[in-house]
Amino acid sequence: MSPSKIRIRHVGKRFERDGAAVEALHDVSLELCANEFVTFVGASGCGKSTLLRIIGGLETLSSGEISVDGRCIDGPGIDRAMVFQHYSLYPWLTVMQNIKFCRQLKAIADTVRSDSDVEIASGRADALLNLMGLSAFEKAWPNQLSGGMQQRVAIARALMPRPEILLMDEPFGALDAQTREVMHDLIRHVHQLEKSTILFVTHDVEEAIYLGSRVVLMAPRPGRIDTVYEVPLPAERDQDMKLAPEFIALKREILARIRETSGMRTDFELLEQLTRQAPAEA
Ligand SMILES: Nc1ncnc2c1ncn2[C@@H]1O[C@H](COP(=O)(O)OP(=O)(O)OP(=O)(O)O)[C@@H](O)[C@H]1O
Repeated sequence: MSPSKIRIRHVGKRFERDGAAVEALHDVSLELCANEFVTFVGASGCGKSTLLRIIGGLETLSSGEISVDGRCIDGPGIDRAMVFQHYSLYPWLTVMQNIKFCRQLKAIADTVRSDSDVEIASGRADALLNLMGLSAFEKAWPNQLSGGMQQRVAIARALMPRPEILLMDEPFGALDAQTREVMHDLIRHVHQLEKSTILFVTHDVEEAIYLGSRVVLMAPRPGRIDTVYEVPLPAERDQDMKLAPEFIALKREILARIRETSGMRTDFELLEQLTRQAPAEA
């Protein structure tokens, strides 16, 4: 068994809302190995984004601890990068400038910066642009790109400082189905190439199974881990695997469990009950 890259131990997070406490996370524990690709699903409000934000250092925890390579995290770090649903590119910078932006900040922070550092960074930016299939768009502005292309720039920018951990919060949520499929294969390729550890939040169970080696199902009120599923597919994947019986069976099982844990009845059940309760029209 490989050593843990990320160790999440008994993490709790409480928010105050309108004078009341919201338990966004309750006693969440999980270990991830280096180079693992783990996906997170669950009903709205079960704490998926909060957990990712805490690991990214964008949010503090109320109890428990999270360590990366044995060191407790207490804020953002160059070892962790986040990609959000909204591409958050800088509209006043070109594609290439956006990709290099974070690297520039790091370089400014470094006291010593050699010419070879700059050269290596430029080479990496070119390589990432190429990997994302955007070489022809180096000088384009973000508003000249489609949603899928913008998200590819955002991923390249996140990868630029060679983060060991990539935190992705519904990164493909705003894309159409065809573009998503292309992005799925792209991100799996990136994962193999960069050897990063990826935590990926999604509402799409099919996406979660196709991408992850494990799917973590979270449940709300309080936000917690309900079940961790091992994905019974080989490391090398292709789109046809979505039609495999074991893929479909796991998808059914996870969807059923999300319905159970969400505490929400389906629209049909609700409609039936409302119809029964409604007084007869005169
Ligand atoms: N800054 C905040 N202040 C108060 N409550 C918050 C804050 N951020 C999150 N919450 C609450 O914490 C709970 C978990 O929210 P979170 O966004 O992590 O869930 P989620 O599983 O990512 O939801 P979704 O799938 O809808 O994006 C929710 O009840 C939410 O309202």
